[in-house]
Amino acid sequence: MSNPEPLLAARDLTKAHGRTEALRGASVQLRSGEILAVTGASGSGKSTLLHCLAGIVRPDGGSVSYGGERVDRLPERRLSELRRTEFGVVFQFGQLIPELTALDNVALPLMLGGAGRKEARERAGEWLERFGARAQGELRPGELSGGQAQRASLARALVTGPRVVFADEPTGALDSLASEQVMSALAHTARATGTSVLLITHDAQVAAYADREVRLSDGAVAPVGVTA
Ligand SMILES: Nc1ncnc2c1ncn2[C@@H]1O[C@H](COP(=O)(O)OP(=O)(O)OP(=O)(O)O)[C@@H](O)[C@H]1O
Repeated sequence: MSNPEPLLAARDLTKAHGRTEALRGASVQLRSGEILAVTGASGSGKSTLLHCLAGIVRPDGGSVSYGGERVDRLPERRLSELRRTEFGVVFQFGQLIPELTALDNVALPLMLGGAGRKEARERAGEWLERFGARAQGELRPGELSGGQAQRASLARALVTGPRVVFADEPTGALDSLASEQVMSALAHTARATGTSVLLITHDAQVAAYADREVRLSDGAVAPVGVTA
């Protein structure tokens, strides 16, 4: 039923930050259209894994493959093109640009990709609508609630039609109602568009939106349900 070829695969990743070995042979696969939750204790290496998979950080060892390409070996120019066209990222605190309205934040990636301002703003409005934040389009990030800001961040991450969205604790700063709204919008849109999602969370209710869960423990993946 599911495509046997993973869209994105990390094999035996190692990565140290100074003397801290954040990843010690982590392997994980993300299939096309799949929502995968990565869980694990604080400091287990979840964010480092996401950064390696998204081409934000190069691993010290192991490989990251996306389609037929070795992400870990790509030259910087191709890597930034990949991040701009194929990947979208959302962090715990949306990191919207504070000086721009929500609408212009969502329009920005389209304009960076060459779209005109009018067309970009129109499409941005449609994406804010999908995430239930159209009414807040003319507000600046400082005027949005945490949930509204995260829904605008998701619209910004998805507006360019990426194949993979990386979400690092996207609901980590939200109460449970806002968290449910953000997750249901993300899961619904990902399924409607066939977008794959790699979702870091320590919240079981959030992980329940995923098709599958893997747990990191001391920088390696432990099968869920098995304790070391
Ligand atoms: N830039 C950095 N410099 C030094 N050490 C780092 C850096 N980034 C991460 N680390 C360390 O690497 C280890 C793994 O960190 P990472 O952020 O990947 O874990 P995490 O599972 O995402 O943690 P959390 O759930 O607390 O966000 C931790 O011990 C952390 O202190």
